Amino acid sequence: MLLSVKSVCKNFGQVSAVKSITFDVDNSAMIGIIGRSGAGKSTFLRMINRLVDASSGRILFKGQNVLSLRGAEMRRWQANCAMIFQQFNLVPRMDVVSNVLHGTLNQRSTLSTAFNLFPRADIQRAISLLERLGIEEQATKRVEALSGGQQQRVAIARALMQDPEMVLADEPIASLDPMNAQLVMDALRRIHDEDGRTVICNLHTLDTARRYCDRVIGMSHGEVVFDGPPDQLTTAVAREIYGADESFSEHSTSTEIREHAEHESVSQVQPKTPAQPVTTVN
Ligand SMILES: Nc1ncnc2c1ncn2[C@@H]1O[C@H](COP(=O)(O)OP(=O)(O)OP(=O)(O)O)[C@@H](O)[C@H]1O
Repeated sequence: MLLSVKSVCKNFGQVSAVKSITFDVDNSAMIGIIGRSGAGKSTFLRMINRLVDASSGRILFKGQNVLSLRGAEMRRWQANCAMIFQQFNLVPRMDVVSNVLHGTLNQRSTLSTAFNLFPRADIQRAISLLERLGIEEQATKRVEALSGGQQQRVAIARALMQDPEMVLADEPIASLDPMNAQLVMDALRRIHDEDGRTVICNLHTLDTARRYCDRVIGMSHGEVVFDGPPDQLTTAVAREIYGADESFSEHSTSTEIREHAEHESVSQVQPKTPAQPVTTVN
């Protein structure tokens, strides 16, 4: 068993953000978690990565409960399940290669970090990751000069510098236009297909989950209300996930990607969140 989530809960005071989630992942997979805003998707992903402490439950990765890890062991786990965020969380004024190299920070001494000294092998690896993601020409530019889609691919390269077994992506395309959304989702699919990494991706929209994921987990009010392959995701199930009534149409959750829309005559709807400049740095 690769990943086993057992009765995981998270309460914020009176709010039950996640209510006893349980599921297993046998082998490497690309999994989409869908649900409306506030369903608990971010909180759940952050518990896996230990950015948020669970209130109860266990998350076993290859048999080890990652929720009980502390100190260096916890940091190793955090590198092994690298996280990608909606707002990229890059350093805007720093160049692309340096941002990617920051993916190795927890493996380096404070002194070499302070002087921005990176081993040549790491620099070469960073550049080959940028090549793989089709953004090597941007390598020396400041991150703030890049489009959102390019920035998200830099964030993916930074995550891959840690050579993680899992990649957790929290709404990775919510700030992107349809074309950039496609480039980013294609990149995530490739790192699953080609490298065998497990990708767990929070998505607002059904159509993206259907198109890219082998398995979809639907959350509503902190609970799993659907878990299965995309072809079992009927409109009735979608209504339950999105808490919608009879008037629900899949178009309302669409961030549809142009080329795909033409083939399947799904209407194009702009992403809910417009692209925003990066203002936060973690
Ligand atoms: N740090 C926090 N303190 C208090 N309540 C929180 C905190 N983080 C999340 N919540 C609450 O937990 C619930 C689940 O939020 P969460 O962000 O996990 O949902 P989500 O499905 O990821 O939604 P979104 O797509 O809008 O991020 C919401 O009711 C939210 O208000």
